[in-house]
Amino acid sequence: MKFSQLYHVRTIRASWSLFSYCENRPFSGCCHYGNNPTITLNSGCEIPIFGLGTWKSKPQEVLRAVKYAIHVGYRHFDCAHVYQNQKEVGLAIKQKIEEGEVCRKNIFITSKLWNTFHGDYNRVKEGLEKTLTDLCLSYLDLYLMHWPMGFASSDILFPMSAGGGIAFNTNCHFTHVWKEMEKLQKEGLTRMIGVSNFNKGQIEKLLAVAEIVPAVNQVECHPYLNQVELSNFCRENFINLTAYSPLGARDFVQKDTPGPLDDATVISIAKNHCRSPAQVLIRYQIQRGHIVIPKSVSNDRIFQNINVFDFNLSDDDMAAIMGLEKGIHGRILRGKDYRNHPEYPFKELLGPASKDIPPSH
Ligand SMILES: NC(=O)C1=CN([C@@H]2O[C@H](COP(=O)(O)OP(=O)(O)OC[C@H]3O[C@@H](n4cnc5c(N)ncnc54)[C@H](OP(=O)(O)O)[C@@H]3O)[C@@H](O)[C@H]2O)C=CC1
Ligand SMILES: O=C1CO[C@H](CO)[C@@H](O)[C@@H]1O
Repeated sequence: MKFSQLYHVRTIRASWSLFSYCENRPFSGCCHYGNNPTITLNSGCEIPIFGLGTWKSKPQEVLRAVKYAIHVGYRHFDCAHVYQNQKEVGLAIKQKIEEGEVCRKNIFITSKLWNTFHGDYNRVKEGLEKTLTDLCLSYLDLYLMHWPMGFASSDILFPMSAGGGIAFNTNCHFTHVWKEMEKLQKEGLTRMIGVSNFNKGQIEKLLAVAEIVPAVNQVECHPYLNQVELSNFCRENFINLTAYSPLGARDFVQKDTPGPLDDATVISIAKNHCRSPAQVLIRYQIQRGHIVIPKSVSNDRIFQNINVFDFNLSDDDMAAIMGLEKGIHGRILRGKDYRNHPEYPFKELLGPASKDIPPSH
C-alpha cells in the first residue's frame, strides 16, 4: 500500500493560522482542539497529531514559548518531570486559560513518570501528583512511563550507586508499574496512560498483564531511525506511535553534527515544495500516521512547525526519506548511562556493531 493511501492528509487550502479548516478527512475531529487534526486512540479519546516538545527548553524560555504556541494554535504539549520546567509550562497554560484564549478541556497535556518513581502505588501516585502540582492541573490527558527501567527511589533525578553509575531499582518490573498506572487512570487523575522507550518485546510483556492497552508508545523516530518494525507492531496492537526528536534533537547532539535537517535529500524535497526541511520532517511523520512533537522555543520556528497541513509529500518523497535509514547508527538518544539495567531497551546497541558508535550519547 502506498504511503499516501495509508494516511492521506487532505490539502488544506486556507492557512493554518486562519483557523478555518474543518474539511472531511480521515482524522476524527477538530472540535476539542481547535483546528488541530486529531486521531482517536484505542480508548476512544482524541489526541492532536501534532504537539510541542519541551525537553531542554529553559524555564524562562518555555513560559513564553508555550504562550506563543497556544496563541498560534498549538493544543498539545509534551512534558516530563525530568525536564525540570513543568512549573513554567503550567504557568503559561494557566495564564492563557485566565486570558480566555483557551479552556483546559481544549488542551492536551502529556507528562511522564520518571524512573525514580517506579515502586508501589503510593510512589507512582506521588510521581503524578508532583507533576499535577507543578503543572497546576487537576488531571493529565496522557501519562507515560518514561522508560521501562526503574531507578532507586529518590528526590534526585539520577541517583548514583556507591560504585559509580546510576543506582537502579531492579526489584520493581515495569509490568508492576503499569498495574499501578492503570489505577491512576481509573481514579481519574489521567485520562489515558501509555509508555515511552519500550521495545517490541517489552510491549508484548506489558500486554500480557495489561487491563488497559497503552494509548501510545513514544519513541525516537526520524528518517535516520524510522522504527518501521516497531511502528507496524504498535499499529497491529492498536497503540499509536509518537515520534520524538523528529528533527534530530539538535539541542542534544554535539554542535556541527549533521542531522536530518541538514540532509541533502530532505533539503531537496523541501525546496521542491517551497517548505523548510523541518516542515518536511514533521509532515513525513504525520503521513506515516505518527503523532509528532517537535520542540522549539523560537517564535518563528514554532509558527513554521505547525504550518504543515497544507501540502502533501508524494509517495516518491516518502520513499526517498525512508531510504535515509541508518539502522542502529541512526539512534541519537542511546541512554548510555542506563545500558547496564536489565531492561535497557536498546540491546542491539550493546552488540559487536556498537564499537562503531561514537561514545558521546
Ligand atoms: N520520551 C522520551 O524519552 C523523549 C521525549 N522527547 C520529547 O520529544 C520532543 C522533541 O524532541 P527533541 O529531542 O527536543 O528534538 P527535536 O527533534 O524536536 O529538535 C529540537 C531542535 O530543533 C530545533 N528546531 C525546532 N524547529 C526548527 C526548525 N523549524 N528549523 C530548524 N531547527 C528547528 C530546536 O531549536 P529551537 O528551540 O531554538 O527552535 C531544537 O534545537 C522533546 O522536546 C520532548 O518533549 C525527546 C527526547 C526523548
Ligand atoms: O525525554 C528524555 C530526555 O531527558 C532524559 C534525561 O535527561 C532522557 O532520559 C529522556 O528520555
